[in-house]
Amino acid sequence: MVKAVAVITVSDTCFKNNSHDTSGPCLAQLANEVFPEANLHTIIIPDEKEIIERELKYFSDSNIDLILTTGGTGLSSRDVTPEATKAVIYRDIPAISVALTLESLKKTPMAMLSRSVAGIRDKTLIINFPGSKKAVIECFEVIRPVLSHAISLIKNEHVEVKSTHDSMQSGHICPHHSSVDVSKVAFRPRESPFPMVEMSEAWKIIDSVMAQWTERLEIVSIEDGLGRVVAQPLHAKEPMPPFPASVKDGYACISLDGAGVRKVRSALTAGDAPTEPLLPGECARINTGAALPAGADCVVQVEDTKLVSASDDGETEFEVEIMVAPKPEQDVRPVGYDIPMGAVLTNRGDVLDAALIGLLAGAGYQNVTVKAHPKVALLSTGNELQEPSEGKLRPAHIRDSNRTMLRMLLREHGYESIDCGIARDSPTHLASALATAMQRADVIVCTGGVSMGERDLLKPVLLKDFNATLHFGRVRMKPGKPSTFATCLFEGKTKYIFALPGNPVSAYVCCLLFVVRALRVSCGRVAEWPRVSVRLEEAVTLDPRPEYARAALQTRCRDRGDLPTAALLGNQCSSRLLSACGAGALLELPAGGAGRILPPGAVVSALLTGRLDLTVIHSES
Ligand SMILES: Nc1nc2c(c(=O)[nH]1)N[C@H]1C(S)=C(S)[C@@H](COP(=O)(O)OP(=O)(O)OC[C@H]3O[C@@H](n4cnc5c(N)ncnc54)[C@H](O)[C@@H]3O)O[C@H]1N2
Ligand code: MOO
Ligand SMILES: [Mg+2]
Repeated sequence: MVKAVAVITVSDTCFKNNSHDTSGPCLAQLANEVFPEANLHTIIIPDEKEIIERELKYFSDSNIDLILTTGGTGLSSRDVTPEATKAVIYRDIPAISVALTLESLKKTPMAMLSRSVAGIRDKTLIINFPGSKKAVIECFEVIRPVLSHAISLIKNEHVEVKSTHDSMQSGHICPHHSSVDVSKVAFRPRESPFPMVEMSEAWKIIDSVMAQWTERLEIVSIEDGLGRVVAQPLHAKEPMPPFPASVKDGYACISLDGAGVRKVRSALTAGDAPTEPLLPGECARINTGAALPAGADCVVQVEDTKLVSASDDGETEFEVEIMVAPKPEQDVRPVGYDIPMGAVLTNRGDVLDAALIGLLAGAGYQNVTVKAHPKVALLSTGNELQEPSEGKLRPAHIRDSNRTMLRMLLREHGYESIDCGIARDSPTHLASALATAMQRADVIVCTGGVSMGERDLLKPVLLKDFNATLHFGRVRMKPGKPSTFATCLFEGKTKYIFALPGNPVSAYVCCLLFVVRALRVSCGRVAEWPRVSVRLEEAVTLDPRPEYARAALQTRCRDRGDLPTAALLGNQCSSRLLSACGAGALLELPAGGAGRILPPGAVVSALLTGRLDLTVIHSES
């Protein structure tokens, strides 16, 4: 689907005087006919190569699907649109230029003098049109039949909508050779070769590696911006209110008139534009939100007035008495009272919430530039796994719960993901599934195959077949010890791989502690989970590794200084996903060993990783 189109008029003359631009609006209208749903951006820029390149890059890097330029394709020394376009596209489409020229030649030999270029930058189609309105109309008809199809092909939409499971069956998987040898099972390492890093070190590594993710921006409709990080500050284009507005239902008055009887000159409900100014001794009946008439400087609420005279049928008020002398500005919101003209509405780095989006809607903004999220792919691994939807379980098989759980967990925290199916525990299959995931995403999250079994092949495949850098391969934590974080270069781009353990709770906890953190860092958000002190409801036996226990938090607050209490959600073994159901927090239990026990009432820290409605907290800390 085409979401956004940009039309760029390139012309020194039109840049100086916008009203000279006829080809730009014409092209915008034609584009709008073909893609009525798409956001349309139009700008006029001078014939400067650097500026043209900058704008083409900006729109392309903002995920605009189609950029149409008009102007600057001729032979004069200022005509540089084709040169700027060639400088930014990654692939050219010469046949589009040929088709445009051939068609135009049927109308005029002058078509020989146009040098239009068409090409692709990343996922954006860019096409140059000549600068005259007539030529724009003729050329547009040439490309109209192929535009949608070309854009779908560029965006790989047919691939995006298919799950890799389908792709595997229909041969879409990207084959990748593996040089991992699994035959010498007897000689496999008996000790893990991967050093065990502390949790604090793992977080430091993630933060510094993910900070290198090349920040990209995209323009989204404000409603698609919920939870996204603002990339460009936005200012109020109008004051709010745009007129002096009444705060009360009552009478607009002149404060100098003081208390006493007033002639009711007019009635103003919200939305009425006042036409007559108020004269001394007069008032206007007015409603909350209605515009004050000229001359009025205050509002007296109806409760502070008395009717003096009215028409017999009660339809018209003639006179009212103002009981309390009003002050200037009383119950009036002056122009710009809520938002002055030019005020900052959002700053770079703000996270868009409902109120902010409402503010932008009220200020007339339809789109907002936000930081792009990295694309995330989810891949399960394991010969024992079946699709959850399969009817009957085969012998010694289980249904894949991790992929669904992780997709939902990421969504809970604002990140969508691409489903890459289940890979089998064979080096070639695993390498091919990873390559397919890397083609589709920046961040690959997979589960299973990272520990010590002879079919735990994730680490060797990443190291040998993808020449990956393993930033860590084991972490001193429970659950999640064999968690792995790696990066590699794939088709010229860095890919970030989180290979989480297969145990469902390990995958859950590590997704929260590593993957969500990484995604937050990549788009400039606060990495840390909020941390509070809590009191254990019952005694807890400590593991030799620091443990992230799933717990429900509650306050039974009697004193203001009381801490929330934390109750562990049953047996904490790594396979029991029930222990994460309804978890409002992960308790950071310290390393213990030798049966060390924390007694009931002991204070530990808790990371607030769950939905807020799962956590009943009323605490001062
Ligand atoms: N000799 C050792 N064995 C194990 C060690 C160790 O240090 N030495 N570590 C243990 C720890 S800790 C963990 S955690 C697990 C990690 O296992 P893997 O990441 O290799 O995962 P698998 O072996 O593939 O599977 C483990 C477990 O999880 C189930 N699983 C896997 N994928 C899914 C899925 N998508 N949905 C539901 N369940 C899944 C799988 O069936 C296994 O039961 O290793 C220990 N072993
Ligand atoms: O570390 Mo594993 O995740 O204990 O179960
Ligand atoms: Mg294993």
